[in-house]
Amino acid sequence: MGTTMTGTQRESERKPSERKVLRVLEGDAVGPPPAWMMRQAGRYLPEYRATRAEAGSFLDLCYSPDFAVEVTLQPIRRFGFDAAILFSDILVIPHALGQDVRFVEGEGPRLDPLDGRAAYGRLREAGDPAVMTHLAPVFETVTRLRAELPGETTLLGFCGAPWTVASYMIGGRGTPDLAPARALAEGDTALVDALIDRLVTVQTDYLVRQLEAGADAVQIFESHAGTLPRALPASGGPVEPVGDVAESALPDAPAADALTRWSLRPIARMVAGVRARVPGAKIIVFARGSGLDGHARVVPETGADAVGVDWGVDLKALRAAVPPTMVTQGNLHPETLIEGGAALDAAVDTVLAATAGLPHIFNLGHGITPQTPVAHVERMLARLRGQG
Ligand SMILES: Cc1c2[nH]c(c1CCC(=O)O)Cc1[nH]c(c(CCC(=O)O)c1C)Cc1[nH]c(c(CCC(=O)O)c1C)Cc1[nH]c(c(C)c1CCC(=O)O)C2
Repeated sequence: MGTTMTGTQRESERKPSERKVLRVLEGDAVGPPPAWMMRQAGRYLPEYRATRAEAGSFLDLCYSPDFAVEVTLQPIRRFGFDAAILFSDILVIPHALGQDVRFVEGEGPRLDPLDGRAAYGRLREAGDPAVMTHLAPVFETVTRLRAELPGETTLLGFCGAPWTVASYMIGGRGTPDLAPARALAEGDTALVDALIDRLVTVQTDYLVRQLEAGADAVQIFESHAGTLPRALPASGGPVEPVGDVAESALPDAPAADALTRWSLRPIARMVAGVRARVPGAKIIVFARGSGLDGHARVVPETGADAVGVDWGVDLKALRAAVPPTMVTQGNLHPETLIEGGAALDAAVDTVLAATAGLPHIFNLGHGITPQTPVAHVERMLARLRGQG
Protein backbone atom coordinates (compact mmCIF):
# COMPACT_ATOMS: atom_id res chain seq x y z
CA MET A 1 0.00 0.00 0.00
CA GLY A 2 1.03 3.68 0.21
CA THR A 3 4.53 4.99 0.79
CA THR A 4 5.65 5.44 4.39
CA MET A 5 6.24 9.08 5.23
CA THR A 6 9.11 10.11 7.42
CA GLY A 7 8.29 12.40 10.29
CA THR A 8 10.14 15.29 8.73
CA GLN A 9 8.60 15.04 5.26
CA ARG A 10 5.52 17.20 4.93
CA GLU A 11 2.41 15.60 3.44
CA SER A 12 2.11 18.39 0.88
CA GLU A 13 5.58 17.56 -0.44
CA ARG A 14 4.60 14.11 -1.64
CA LYS A 15 5.04 13.52 -5.32
CA PRO A 16 1.80 13.82 -7.29
CA SER A 17 2.36 10.30 -8.60
CA GLU A 18 1.56 9.02 -5.10
CA ARG A 19 -1.98 10.25 -5.73
CA LYS A 20 -3.71 7.19 -7.11
CA VAL A 21 -6.44 8.98 -9.04
CA LEU A 22 -3.75 11.01 -10.80
CA ARG A 23 -1.78 7.84 -11.52
CA VAL A 24 -4.79 6.29 -13.23
CA LEU A 25 -5.27 9.52 -15.22
CA GLU A 26 -1.65 9.10 -16.33
CA GLY A 27 -2.63 5.68 -17.68
CA ASP A 28 -1.71 3.23 -14.89
CA ALA A 29 -4.07 0.42 -13.99
CA VAL A 30 -4.25 0.57 -10.18
CA GLY A 31 -5.86 -2.36 -8.36
CA PRO A 32 -8.14 -2.06 -6.52
CA PRO A 33 -9.11 1.11 -8.38
CA PRO A 34 -9.02 4.38 -6.44
CA ALA A 35 -12.47 5.71 -5.56
CA TRP A 36 -14.49 8.87 -5.10
CA MET A 37 -18.18 9.67 -5.59
CA MET A 38 -19.91 12.41 -7.53
CA ARG A 39 -21.78 14.62 -4.97
CA GLN A 40 -19.78 12.97 -2.18
CA ALA A 41 -20.19 16.13 -0.10
CA GLY A 42 -23.94 16.35 0.22
CA ARG A 43 -27.18 15.90 2.08
CA TYR A 44 -26.80 12.14 2.77
CA LEU A 45 -24.13 13.19 5.34
CA PRO A 46 -25.40 14.56 8.69
CA GLU A 47 -22.27 16.70 9.05
CA TYR A 48 -23.00 18.30 5.64
CA ARG A 49 -26.55 19.13 6.71
CA ALA A 50 -25.20 20.75 9.88
CA THR A 51 -22.68 22.94 8.01
CA ARG A 52 -25.27 23.75 5.35
CA ALA A 53 -27.66 24.99 8.08
CA GLU A 54 -24.91 27.11 9.60
CA ALA A 55 -23.93 28.64 6.23
CA GLY A 56 -27.45 29.77 5.39
CA SER A 57 -28.06 29.60 1.67
CA PHE A 58 -26.48 27.08 -0.69
CA LEU A 59 -24.66 29.84 -2.58
CA ASP A 60 -23.30 31.24 0.71
CA LEU A 61 -21.84 27.78 1.29
CA CYS A 62 -20.23 27.78 -2.17
CA TYR A 63 -18.72 31.27 -1.79
CA SER A 64 -17.46 30.91 1.78
CA PRO A 65 -14.00 29.26 1.76
CA ASP A 66 -14.34 28.29 5.45
CA PHE A 67 -17.56 26.36 4.88
CA ALA A 68 -16.66 25.07 1.42
CA VAL A 69 -13.33 23.66 2.66
CA GLU A 70 -15.09 22.02 5.59
CA VAL A 71 -17.76 20.23 3.52
CA THR A 72 -15.21 19.13 0.90
CA LEU A 73 -13.13 17.49 3.65
CA GLN A 74 -16.08 15.78 5.39
CA PRO A 75 -16.33 12.73 3.06
CA ILE A 76 -12.53 12.41 2.99
CA ARG A 77 -12.36 12.23 6.78
CA ARG A 78 -15.26 9.80 7.01
CA PHE A 79 -14.47 7.44 4.13
CA GLY A 80 -10.87 8.13 3.04
CA PHE A 81 -11.81 8.63 -0.59
CA ASP A 82 -8.86 8.84 -2.99
CA ALA A 83 -10.09 12.14 -4.44
CA ALA A 84 -11.73 15.23 -2.99
CA ILE A 85 -13.87 17.33 -5.30
CA LEU A 86 -14.02 21.06 -4.71
CA PHE A 87 -17.35 22.00 -3.18
CA SER A 88 -19.12 24.44 -5.45
CA ASP A 89 -21.69 24.19 -8.24
CA ILE A 90 -21.69 24.38 -12.03
CA LEU A 91 -24.16 27.28 -11.76
CA VAL A 92 -21.69 29.73 -10.17
CA ILE A 93 -20.66 30.47 -13.77
CA PRO A 94 -24.04 31.88 -14.92
CA HIS A 95 -24.09 33.72 -11.58
CA ALA A 96 -20.65 35.23 -12.30
CA LEU A 97 -21.90 36.23 -15.76
CA GLY A 98 -24.61 38.29 -14.05
CA GLN A 99 -27.60 35.97 -14.36
CA ASP A 100 -29.81 35.68 -11.29
CA VAL A 101 -29.34 32.22 -9.72
CA ARG A 102 -31.26 30.94 -6.69
CA PHE A 103 -31.45 27.54 -5.05
CA VAL A 104 -35.00 26.89 -3.91
CA GLU A 105 -35.25 24.52 -0.95
CA GLY A 106 -36.47 21.12 -2.09
CA GLU A 107 -36.82 22.24 -5.71
CA GLY A 108 -33.32 22.81 -7.03
CA PRO A 109 -31.82 25.69 -8.98
CA ARG A 110 -33.82 28.56 -10.50
CA LEU A 111 -32.37 31.09 -12.94
CA ASP A 112 -33.97 33.99 -14.79
CA PRO A 113 -34.42 32.27 -18.16
CA LEU A 114 -32.16 33.47 -20.94
CA ASP A 115 -34.97 33.42 -23.45
CA GLY A 116 -33.56 35.45 -26.30
CA ARG A 117 -31.04 37.93 -27.60
CA ALA A 118 -32.01 40.73 -25.20
CA ALA A 119 -31.29 38.57 -22.16
CA TYR A 120 -28.06 37.37 -23.75
CA GLY A 121 -27.01 40.98 -24.29
CA ARG A 122 -27.31 41.67 -20.54
CA LEU A 123 -24.69 39.04 -19.62
CA ARG A 124 -21.16 40.07 -18.75
CA GLU A 125 -18.61 39.71 -21.55
CA ALA A 126 -16.21 36.76 -21.23
CA GLY A 127 -13.23 39.06 -20.63
CA ASP A 128 -14.93 41.26 -17.99
CA PRO A 129 -12.62 41.14 -14.93
CA ALA A 130 -15.71 41.12 -12.69
CA VAL A 131 -16.34 37.50 -13.72
CA MET A 132 -13.13 36.12 -12.15
CA THR A 133 -13.40 38.54 -9.21
CA HIS A 134 -16.81 37.01 -8.46
CA LEU A 135 -15.18 33.55 -8.47
CA ALA A 136 -12.18 34.47 -6.29
CA PRO A 137 -13.56 32.67 -3.18
CA VAL A 138 -13.62 29.43 -5.20
CA PHE A 139 -9.91 29.74 -5.99
CA GLU A 140 -9.15 30.47 -2.34
CA THR A 141 -11.07 27.32 -1.38
CA VAL A 142 -8.96 25.26 -3.81
CA THR A 143 -5.68 26.60 -2.41
CA ARG A 144 -6.73 25.97 1.17
CA LEU A 145 -7.92 22.48 0.30
CA ARG A 146 -4.64 21.46 -1.31
CA ALA A 147 -2.82 22.57 1.84
CA GLU A 148 -5.21 20.72 4.18
CA LEU A 149 -5.80 17.47 2.31
CA PRO A 150 -3.72 14.36 2.95
CA GLY A 151 -0.83 14.16 0.48
CA GLU A 152 -2.19 11.04 -1.21
CA THR A 153 -5.61 12.56 -1.92
CA THR A 154 -6.13 13.92 -5.44
CA LEU A 155 -7.88 17.29 -5.50
CA LEU A 156 -10.36 17.71 -8.35
CA GLY A 157 -11.66 21.00 -9.62
CA PHE A 158 -14.63 21.10 -11.98
CA CYS A 159 -17.07 23.00 -14.12
CA GLY A 160 -20.11 22.15 -16.21
CA ALA A 161 -19.80 21.49 -19.92
CA PRO A 162 -21.06 24.42 -22.03
CA TRP A 163 -24.23 22.66 -23.23
CA THR A 164 -25.21 21.57 -19.71
CA VAL A 165 -24.67 25.06 -18.27
CA ALA A 166 -26.36 26.70 -21.28
CA SER A 167 -29.39 24.44 -20.90
CA TYR A 168 -29.90 25.69 -17.32
CA MET A 169 -29.28 29.29 -18.39
CA ILE A 170 -31.83 29.07 -21.20
CA GLY A 171 -34.52 27.08 -19.40
CA GLY A 172 -34.02 28.70 -16.01
CA ARG A 173 -34.34 25.32 -14.35
CA GLY A 174 -33.73 21.64 -14.91
CA THR A 175 -36.91 20.58 -16.67
CA PRO A 176 -36.82 16.83 -17.37
CA ASP A 177 -36.14 17.12 -21.10
CA LEU A 178 -34.79 20.68 -21.05
CA ALA A 179 -37.43 21.59 -23.61
CA PRO A 180 -36.69 25.38 -23.62
CA ALA A 181 -33.03 24.79 -24.43
CA ARG A 182 -33.95 22.38 -27.18
CA ALA A 183 -36.47 24.79 -28.63
CA LEU A 184 -33.93 27.60 -28.74
CA ALA A 185 -31.33 25.24 -30.17
CA GLU A 186 -33.73 24.28 -32.92
CA GLY A 187 -34.67 27.90 -33.62
CA ASP A 188 -31.99 30.52 -32.97
CA THR A 189 -28.96 28.31 -33.49
CA ALA A 190 -26.67 31.34 -33.80
CA LEU A 191 -27.63 32.50 -30.31
CA VAL A 192 -26.87 29.06 -28.89
CA ASP A 193 -23.49 29.09 -30.70
CA ALA A 194 -22.71 32.48 -29.15
CA LEU A 195 -23.69 31.41 -25.65
CA ILE A 196 -21.70 28.16 -25.90
CA ASP A 197 -18.74 30.13 -27.21
CA ARG A 198 -18.83 32.53 -24.27
CA LEU A 199 -19.04 29.62 -21.84
CA VAL A 200 -16.05 27.93 -23.50
CA THR A 201 -13.95 31.07 -23.01
CA VAL A 202 -15.02 31.80 -19.44
CA GLN A 203 -14.84 28.22 -18.25
CA THR A 204 -11.45 27.54 -19.85
CA ASP A 205 -10.19 30.46 -17.79
CA TYR A 206 -12.05 29.15 -14.74
CA LEU A 207 -10.44 25.68 -14.98
CA VAL A 208 -6.98 27.18 -15.54
CA ARG A 209 -7.42 29.32 -12.42
CA GLN A 210 -8.48 26.24 -10.39
CA LEU A 211 -5.42 24.30 -11.61
CA GLU A 212 -3.14 27.25 -10.82
CA ALA A 213 -4.72 27.51 -7.35
CA GLY A 214 -3.82 23.87 -6.59
CA ALA A 215 -6.27 21.44 -8.22
CA ASP A 216 -4.50 18.27 -9.42
CA ALA A 217 -7.02 17.54 -12.19
CA VAL A 218 -10.43 18.76 -13.29
CA GLN A 219 -13.73 17.21 -14.33
CA ILE A 220 -16.11 18.67 -16.89
CA PHE A 221 -19.75 17.66 -16.16
CA GLU A 222 -21.80 17.13 -19.33
CA SER A 223 -24.83 15.97 -17.37
CA HIS A 224 -27.28 16.83 -20.14
CA ALA A 225 -25.62 15.31 -23.21
CA GLY A 226 -28.74 13.18 -23.58
CA THR A 227 -30.98 16.20 -24.12
CA LEU A 228 -29.26 17.57 -27.20
CA PRO A 229 -31.68 17.93 -30.09
CA ARG A 230 -31.36 14.88 -32.33
CA ALA A 231 -31.04 16.80 -35.57
CA LEU A 232 -30.20 20.39 -36.34
CA PRO A 233 -32.57 22.23 -38.65
CA ALA A 234 -31.28 22.24 -42.24
CA SER A 235 -32.19 25.90 -42.46
CA GLY A 236 -34.40 28.27 -40.51
CA GLY A 237 -33.64 30.34 -37.48
CA PRO A 238 -31.78 33.63 -37.78
CA VAL A 239 -28.58 33.30 -39.78
CA GLU A 240 -26.80 36.46 -38.67
CA PRO A 241 -24.12 35.66 -36.12
CA VAL A 242 -24.44 36.98 -32.57
CA GLY A 243 -21.39 38.79 -31.25
CA ASP A 244 -17.93 37.43 -32.02
CA VAL A 245 -18.34 33.70 -32.24
CA ALA A 246 -14.83 32.31 -32.66
CA GLU A 247 -14.23 30.84 -36.10
CA SER A 248 -13.32 27.51 -34.50
CA ALA A 249 -16.73 27.35 -32.81
CA LEU A 250 -18.55 27.11 -36.08
CA PRO A 251 -19.24 23.67 -37.48
CA ASP A 252 -17.24 22.71 -40.56
CA ALA A 253 -20.28 21.20 -42.16
CA PRO A 254 -23.88 22.22 -41.61
CA ALA A 255 -24.59 18.54 -41.04
CA ALA A 256 -22.47 18.37 -37.85
CA ASP A 257 -24.68 16.52 -35.38
CA ALA A 258 -25.74 18.30 -32.22
CA LEU A 259 -23.55 16.12 -29.97
CA THR A 260 -20.50 17.17 -32.00
CA ARG A 261 -21.47 20.80 -32.40
CA TRP A 262 -22.63 21.68 -28.91
CA SER A 263 -20.99 19.08 -26.72
CA LEU A 264 -17.85 17.34 -28.03
CA ARG A 265 -16.39 20.23 -30.02
CA PRO A 266 -16.84 22.92 -27.33
CA ILE A 267 -15.37 20.53 -24.75
CA ALA A 268 -12.45 19.83 -27.11
CA ARG A 269 -11.81 23.58 -27.32
CA MET A 270 -11.79 23.81 -23.52
CA VAL A 271 -9.40 20.85 -23.21
CA ALA A 272 -7.01 22.39 -25.75
CA GLY A 273 -7.36 25.85 -24.19
CA VAL A 274 -6.60 24.57 -20.69
CA ARG A 275 -3.59 22.53 -21.85
CA ALA A 276 -2.20 25.52 -23.77
CA ARG A 277 -1.88 27.31 -20.44
CA VAL A 278 -1.36 24.34 -18.09
CA PRO A 279 0.66 21.79 -20.08
CA GLY A 280 -0.26 18.21 -19.28
CA ALA A 281 -3.40 19.20 -17.33
CA LYS A 282 -5.46 16.09 -16.53
CA ILE A 283 -9.11 16.32 -17.54
CA ILE A 284 -12.07 13.96 -17.03
CA VAL A 285 -15.28 14.41 -19.04
CA PHE A 286 -18.55 12.97 -17.64
CA ALA A 287 -20.89 12.50 -20.59
CA ARG A 288 -24.19 11.46 -19.04
CA GLY A 289 -26.87 10.25 -21.40
CA SER A 290 -24.73 10.07 -24.55
CA GLY A 291 -25.04 6.29 -24.87
CA LEU A 292 -22.27 3.76 -25.50
CA ASP A 293 -21.36 5.41 -28.82
CA GLY A 294 -21.22 8.88 -27.28
CA HIS A 295 -19.09 7.65 -24.37
CA ALA A 296 -16.67 5.95 -26.78
CA ARG A 297 -16.26 9.22 -28.71
CA VAL A 298 -15.45 11.45 -25.72
CA VAL A 299 -11.73 10.76 -25.28
CA PRO A 300 -10.76 10.60 -28.99
CA GLU A 301 -12.87 13.62 -29.97
CA THR A 302 -12.21 15.94 -27.02
CA GLY A 303 -8.64 14.97 -26.10
CA ALA A 304 -9.70 14.39 -22.47
CA ASP A 305 -7.73 11.92 -20.34
CA ALA A 306 -10.74 9.96 -19.13
CA VAL A 307 -14.44 9.46 -19.71
CA GLY A 308 -16.89 9.40 -16.79
CA VAL A 309 -19.42 6.66 -17.52
CA ASP A 310 -23.08 6.99 -16.55
CA TRP A 311 -25.08 4.09 -15.08
CA GLY A 312 -27.00 3.46 -18.31
CA VAL A 313 -23.95 2.21 -20.20
CA ASP A 314 -22.79 -1.42 -20.11
CA LEU A 315 -19.24 -0.87 -18.80
CA LYS A 316 -18.00 -4.24 -20.04
CA ALA A 317 -19.30 -3.53 -23.55
CA LEU A 318 -17.78 -0.03 -23.49
CA ARG A 319 -14.40 -1.41 -22.38
CA ALA A 320 -14.56 -3.98 -25.18
CA ALA A 321 -15.31 -1.23 -27.73
CA VAL A 322 -12.46 1.13 -26.79
CA PRO A 323 -8.66 0.73 -26.64
CA PRO A 324 -7.43 -0.85 -23.37
CA THR A 325 -5.39 2.29 -22.67
CA MET A 326 -8.54 4.42 -22.38
CA VAL A 327 -9.19 5.61 -18.82
CA THR A 328 -12.76 5.14 -17.58
CA GLN A 329 -14.49 6.25 -14.38
CA GLY A 330 -17.80 5.52 -12.70
CA ASN A 331 -20.85 3.52 -13.78
CA LEU A 332 -22.21 2.12 -10.47
CA HIS A 333 -25.94 2.90 -10.30
CA PRO A 334 -26.74 5.33 -7.45
CA GLU A 335 -29.96 3.36 -6.81
CA THR A 336 -27.98 0.19 -6.20
CA LEU A 337 -26.08 2.13 -3.54
CA ILE A 338 -29.43 2.97 -1.93
CA GLU A 339 -30.48 -0.69 -2.16
CA GLY A 340 -27.28 -1.98 -0.53
CA GLY A 341 -26.77 -5.59 0.54
CA ALA A 342 -25.96 -8.38 -1.91
CA ALA A 343 -27.10 -6.28 -4.88
CA LEU A 344 -24.50 -3.66 -4.02
CA ASP A 345 -21.75 -6.27 -3.54
CA ALA A 346 -22.61 -7.76 -6.93
CA ALA A 347 -22.56 -4.33 -8.61
CA VAL A 348 -19.11 -3.55 -7.15
CA ASP A 349 -17.86 -6.94 -8.36
CA THR A 350 -19.28 -6.31 -11.84
CA VAL A 351 -17.36 -3.03 -12.13
CA LEU A 352 -14.18 -4.69 -10.88
CA ALA A 353 -14.57 -7.58 -13.35
CA ALA A 354 -15.20 -5.22 -16.27
CA THR A 355 -12.10 -3.15 -15.50
CA ALA A 356 -9.58 -5.67 -14.10
CA GLY A 357 -6.09 -4.76 -15.31
CA LEU A 358 -7.41 -1.62 -17.01
CA PRO A 359 -7.07 2.03 -15.97
CA HIS A 360 -10.31 2.80 -14.11
CA ILE A 361 -11.43 5.14 -11.32
CA PHE A 362 -14.23 3.76 -9.16
CA ASN A 363 -17.25 6.08 -8.93
CA LEU A 364 -21.01 6.19 -9.35
CA GLY A 365 -22.80 6.63 -12.67
CA HIS A 366 -24.34 9.89 -11.36
CA GLY A 367 -24.40 11.78 -8.06
CA ILE A 368 -25.20 10.11 -4.73
CA THR A 369 -28.73 11.01 -3.60
CA PRO A 370 -29.76 12.36 -0.17
CA GLN A 371 -31.65 9.19 0.89
CA THR A 372 -28.55 6.95 0.58
CA PRO A 373 -27.58 5.30 3.91
CA VAL A 374 -24.03 6.14 4.99
CA ALA A 375 -23.54 2.47 5.92
CA HIS A 376 -24.00 1.51 2.28
CA VAL A 377 -21.13 3.76 1.24
CA GLU A 378 -18.98 2.04 3.87
CA ARG A 379 -20.03 -1.37 2.58
CA MET A 380 -19.27 -0.38 -1.03
CA LEU A 381 -15.76 0.75 -0.10
CA ALA A 382 -15.08 -2.35 2.02
CA ARG A 383 -16.08 -4.58 -0.88
CA LEU A 384 -13.94 -2.58 -3.26
CA ARG A 385 -10.93 -2.71 -0.99
CA GLY A 386 -11.31 -6.46 -0.45
CA GLN A 387 -12.47 -6.14 3.17
CA GLY A 388 -16.06 -7.26 2.80
C1 LIG B 1 -26.38 19.52 -13.05
C2 LIG B 1 -25.44 19.89 -11.94
C3 LIG B 1 -25.66 20.89 -10.95
N1 LIG B 1 -24.54 20.91 -10.14
C4 LIG B 1 -23.64 19.98 -10.56
C5 LIG B 1 -24.16 19.35 -11.71
C6 LIG B 1 -23.44 18.31 -12.54
C7 LIG B 1 -23.51 16.96 -11.91
C8 LIG B 1 -24.87 16.31 -11.91
O1 LIG B 1 -25.38 16.01 -12.99
O2 LIG B 1 -25.41 16.11 -10.80
C9 LIG B 1 -22.30 19.70 -10.01
C10 LIG B 1 -22.10 19.76 -8.55
N2 LIG B 1 -22.96 20.19 -7.58
C11 LIG B 1 -22.35 20.08 -6.36
C12 LIG B 1 -21.02 19.64 -6.56
C13 LIG B 1 -20.02 19.59 -5.41
C14 LIG B 1 -19.02 18.58 -5.36
C15 LIG B 1 -19.49 17.16 -5.09
O3 LIG B 1 -19.54 16.77 -3.91
O4 LIG B 1 -19.73 16.43 -6.07
C16 LIG B 1 -20.87 19.39 -7.92
C17 LIG B 1 -19.67 18.85 -8.67
C18 LIG B 1 -22.93 20.41 -5.05
C19 LIG B 1 -24.39 20.52 -4.92
N3 LIG B 1 -25.25 21.17 -5.76
C20 LIG B 1 -26.52 21.14 -5.23
C21 LIG B 1 -26.49 20.45 -3.99
C22 LIG B 1 -27.66 20.27 -3.05
C23 LIG B 1 -28.08 21.58 -2.50
C24 LIG B 1 -28.28 21.67 -1.00
O5 LIG B 1 -27.38 21.32 -0.21
O6 LIG B 1 -29.35 22.14 -0.61
C25 LIG B 1 -25.16 20.08 -3.78
C26 LIG B 1 -24.59 19.37 -2.59
C27 LIG B 1 -27.71 21.79 -5.86
C28 LIG B 1 -27.90 21.57 -7.30
N4 LIG B 1 -27.05 21.96 -8.29
C29 LIG B 1 -27.52 21.55 -9.51
C30 LIG B 1 -28.76 20.90 -9.29
C31 LIG B 1 -29.63 20.29 -10.36
C32 LIG B 1 -29.01 20.94 -7.91
C33 LIG B 1 -30.26 20.49 -7.19
C34 LIG B 1 -30.30 19.02 -7.03
C35 LIG B 1 -30.23 18.67 -5.56
O7 LIG B 1 -30.79 19.41 -4.76
O8 LIG B 1 -29.62 17.65 -5.27
C36 LIG B 1 -26.84 21.78 -10.80
